[in-house]
Amino acid sequence: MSSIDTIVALSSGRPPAAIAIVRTSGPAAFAAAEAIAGSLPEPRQASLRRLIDPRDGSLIDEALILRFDGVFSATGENTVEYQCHGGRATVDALIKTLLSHTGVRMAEPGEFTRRAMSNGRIDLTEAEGLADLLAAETELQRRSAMARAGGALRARLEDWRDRLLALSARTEVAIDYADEEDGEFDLGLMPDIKRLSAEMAELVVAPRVEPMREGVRVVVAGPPNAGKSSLVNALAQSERAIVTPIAGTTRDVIEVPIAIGGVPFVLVDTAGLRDSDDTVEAIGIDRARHEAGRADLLLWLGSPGEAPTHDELILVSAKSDLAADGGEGVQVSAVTGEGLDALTDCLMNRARHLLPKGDELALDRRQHDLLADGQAALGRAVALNDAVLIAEELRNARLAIDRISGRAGVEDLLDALFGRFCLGK
Ligand SMILES: Nc1nc2c(ncn2[C@@H]2O[C@H](COP(=O)(O)OP(=O)(O)OP(=O)(O)O)[C@@H](O)[C@H]2O)c(=O)[nH]1
Ligand SMILES: [K+]
Ligand SMILES: [Mg+2]
Repeated sequence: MSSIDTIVALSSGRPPAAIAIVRTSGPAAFAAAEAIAGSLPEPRQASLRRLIDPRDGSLIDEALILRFDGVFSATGENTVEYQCHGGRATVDALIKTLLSHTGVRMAEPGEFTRRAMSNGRIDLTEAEGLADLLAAETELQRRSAMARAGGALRARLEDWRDRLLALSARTEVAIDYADEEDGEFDLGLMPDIKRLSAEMAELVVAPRVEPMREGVRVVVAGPPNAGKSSLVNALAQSERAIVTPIAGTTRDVIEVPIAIGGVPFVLVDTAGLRDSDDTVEAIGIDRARHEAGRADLLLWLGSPGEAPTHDELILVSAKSDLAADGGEGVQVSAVTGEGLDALTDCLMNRARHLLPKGDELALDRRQHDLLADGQAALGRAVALNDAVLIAEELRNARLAIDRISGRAGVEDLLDALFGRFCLGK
């Protein structure tokens, strides 16, 4: 669809409501408003207008209208906002009348934001932050999304990009110089590259968006009959997973969302790990291994020596009511409830540093992976002393940054992102 179309959509919630906000954006937005409202208000000043259907002269509504000019609007295009009465018929009549104007069509979901991005008003990280902000249900999600939507990540990326460009320019000089003098490469670039690399490395380990958006993923793993399903049920305070004395009871991955102290967790029960000839159980065990690999926190109910390697491993000594002397890790009994509080405290403490604090920046997986790529390129650059190769790594780092901000290589991603938006945003 052409971006020279003028788009219209209901930007407020589903009618009926006291007031509805209908937005138009594009080259015909002003002409359509003049045709319906008689005249345009001053920029950024709400004015009351009688809205008339130009086709038959009938009164649609009396409404406040607001006009934003081109580069000063949210989309970067001429925009008119109508704040009309929020009844369904009023909203329908206004939108139909707007659509009757030449060049006006209904917007796609997220199209206002998409235009804001293609007109350079916001970058991809801000658009992604906005998508998260619209979906935010908790205070933590809201604050973190606000930071990204407000441009905190964009500002960092733009600073790094500028410095990378300057470093590249200095490297080009060195390449020319090397041609003439055939000398060693030393233009004092390394301290600057190192500093940039260190700053990027700091953000690579920033908290992640997914645990906050989807819940901190707590995978419960261990050998068969270790008491995994019983523990999941005890933590969830509900009989979600089947428990029997038969080893190999759990096969499918079972996800149980819970909240502890306002923090969202997803408990993940898995099949007991062992060698199995049973086809179904073997599939379950594969899935269990896969889940253990993508866990934010891994609760291991087996012997410590057999624990999978994981950055966030928590050793649990289950069935503590049966054990004469406690094993390693948190002592827990799903039967008596012993140690459950200690375990939830432990989960909370570990979750805290996986989640952003206040408006601390968080990265999603895509941003994190690209930033890690960019940082790795600088890491390689500092080990080189050939200007041509260093220039290449600086370019790689810049390309990674450009992918994060949406300057490069993201067309495929945009449809998915803007599809997440509601209509009218
Ligand atoms: N006494 C006692 N028994 C427990 C405890 N937790 C689990 N059990 C028993 O241990 C057996 C296995 O428990 P499950 O929760 O099914 O163990 P699992 O690790 O999920 O087993 P699989 O899914 O087969 O791998 C059941 O008979 C439970 O009743 C506990 O804390 N104390
Ligand atoms: K079992
Ligand atoms: Mg089980």
